[in-house]
Amino acid sequence: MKKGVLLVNLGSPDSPEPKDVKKYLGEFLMDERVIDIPYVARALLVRGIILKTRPKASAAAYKKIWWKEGSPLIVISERLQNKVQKQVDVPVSLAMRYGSMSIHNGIQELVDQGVNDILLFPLYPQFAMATTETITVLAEKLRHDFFPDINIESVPAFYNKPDYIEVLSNSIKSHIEGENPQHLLFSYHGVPERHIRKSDVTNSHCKIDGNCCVTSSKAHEFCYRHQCLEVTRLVAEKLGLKEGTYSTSFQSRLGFDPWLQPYTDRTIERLGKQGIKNMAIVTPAFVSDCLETLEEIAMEGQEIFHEVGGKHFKTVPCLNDDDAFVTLLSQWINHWVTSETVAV
Ligand SMILES: C=CC1=C(C)c2cc3[nH]c(cc4nc(cc5[nH]c(cc1n2)c(C)c5CCC(=O)O)C(CCC(=O)O)=C4C)c(C)c3C=C
Ligand SMILES: [Fe+2]
Ligand SMILES: [Fe+2]
Repeated sequence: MKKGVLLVNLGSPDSPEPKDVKKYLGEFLMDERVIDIPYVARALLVRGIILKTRPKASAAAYKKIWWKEGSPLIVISERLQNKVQKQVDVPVSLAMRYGSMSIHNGIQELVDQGVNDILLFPLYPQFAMATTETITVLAEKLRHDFFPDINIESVPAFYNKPDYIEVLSNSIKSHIEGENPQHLLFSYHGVPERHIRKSDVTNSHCKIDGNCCVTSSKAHEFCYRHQCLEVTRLVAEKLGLKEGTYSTSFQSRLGFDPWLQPYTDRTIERLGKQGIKNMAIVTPAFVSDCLETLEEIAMEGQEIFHEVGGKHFKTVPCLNDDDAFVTLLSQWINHWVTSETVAV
């Protein structure tokens, strides 16, 4: 067997123009694991309502963060791929779940190099059906339909691996050193509460009542909320943060269903109103900086904080192509290459 690795991230539009953003959002939001309602209702909602107005607004937001080399998420993911490739002896390809850099092309690129044993690496520390699961399900379908002779193995969520927590904590520490924030907010991308219940393998554990996620359960292997709360807890422990000086919130909600709470925008506003003048924010659901961190947090979040009297708002960058993160991913990959087991 010849081994190879496929890193997979979310994807971005081809350009920040409304027509490209519309195409991208159409593919993204028509995914049954993202907007998880029956096909006809989903098509009516996405094509009949969301795609009529959102592409223009989202394109304006993308224009504010777009780099001359392209979408930050794509450019950063490519830098990560290139750096990891230098530290491992097997081919490393990169694909996106949505947009032009398809998973099908990514697998084909590896197969063209003789690879028949692929480590599929979703670039998400926490499991969610809208992220990790949609990648693994699509990859398996592609394998079944087009590449029946190859083997694909997936890297599971790595939210609680001690070496990951160490790299994340060190990165946060290095960015807030000297800033002395009164409060450190851990902001994770939100998901509808319904998604948490759907991913509950016990069918009865997740009540989203505040306690289920801190009560030991088999459900936690696939509970996004538990995994986010664990990252906060483990990093806070590692950094020795005092109770009350940090908290968790969820950003980027879409539509009218209840999403995981508390919401980030309201939390920033509340902190400012409570007299916090100096805060920092970290976004550990994202491995690469993207629209949701560079615009929604670093721009909109900062504006909200300043409007309610806040003075200093520090955004901690994602791990991106940080050397320690590159080394960590490379170690996991090298472990898989030599020991035949998924490293994390
Ligand atoms: C980090 C994990 C992510 C989860 C979980 C997630 C769930 C989720 N997202 C939407 C809707 C949108 N997300 C959008 C952008 C976006 N989302 C993630 C990651 C997660 N999403 C990233 C990394 C990005 C940025 C992409 C980029 O190009 O930089 C967008 C598009 C932008 C916009 O119009 O606001 C939408 C829409 C849903 C509905 C969902 C769970 C159900
Ligand atoms: Fe999203
Ligand atoms: Fe839970």
